[in-house]
Amino acid sequence: MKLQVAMDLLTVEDALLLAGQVAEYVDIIELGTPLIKAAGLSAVTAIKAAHPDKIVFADMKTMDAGELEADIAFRAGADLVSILGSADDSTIAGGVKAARAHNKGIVVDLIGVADKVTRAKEARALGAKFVEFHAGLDEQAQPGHDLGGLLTAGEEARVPFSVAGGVSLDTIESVQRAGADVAVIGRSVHSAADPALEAKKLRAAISSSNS
Ligand SMILES: O=C(CO)[C@H](O)[C@H](O)COP(=O)(O)O
Repeated sequence: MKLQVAMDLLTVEDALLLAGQVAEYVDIIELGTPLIKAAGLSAVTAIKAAHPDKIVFADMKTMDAGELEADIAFRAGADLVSILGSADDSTIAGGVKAARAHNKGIVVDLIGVADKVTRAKEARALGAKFVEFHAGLDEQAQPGHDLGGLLTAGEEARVPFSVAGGVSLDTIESVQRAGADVAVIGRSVHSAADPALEAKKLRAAISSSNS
């Protein structure tokens, strides 16, 4: 299972600092949606330039104009770009067209989608590299949020998938047991007193579950 850490910060400077602290332990560096909105796609370019050996994920959360938005993110240096599962099929197909032109990938984010299993299969059929079973920050803040529902849906869908929604050291092994291809971590790392140590522990938790 790959480890994806989200730079859910607001400046390129802070993102470069965090990426430098955690890169050693991470497979995929994500540029969070608020960062891209605050700083623009120059954030993607800066991270890719600093970490050319890492997979760079631009969390565009595109809802329309899939081909155009994916194209500008790939041109900026992204290897993976997210499109919302709630978008029209043509938006996802447009993003996939851009991904194929750049030899890169589209990730379909199922945030806010009611029937995630069905949409995951549809997104994969449209050409998504993988789908993200995701409970967003606002959904996580609601009472009764439980990562278990995402993991069950991921297992059921039988497509390549990532899991995002408050994943931490306490839950990363359950994400791996569910068969996820990627665990996405935001606050557990960027809000930790020592983000590098937290990323190291997460990497170790994955590695020990592999054996
Ligand atoms: O895309 C996001 C929010 O929309 C976050 O990057 C994702 O949810 C991971 O962060 P956290 O682990 O804090 O939930």
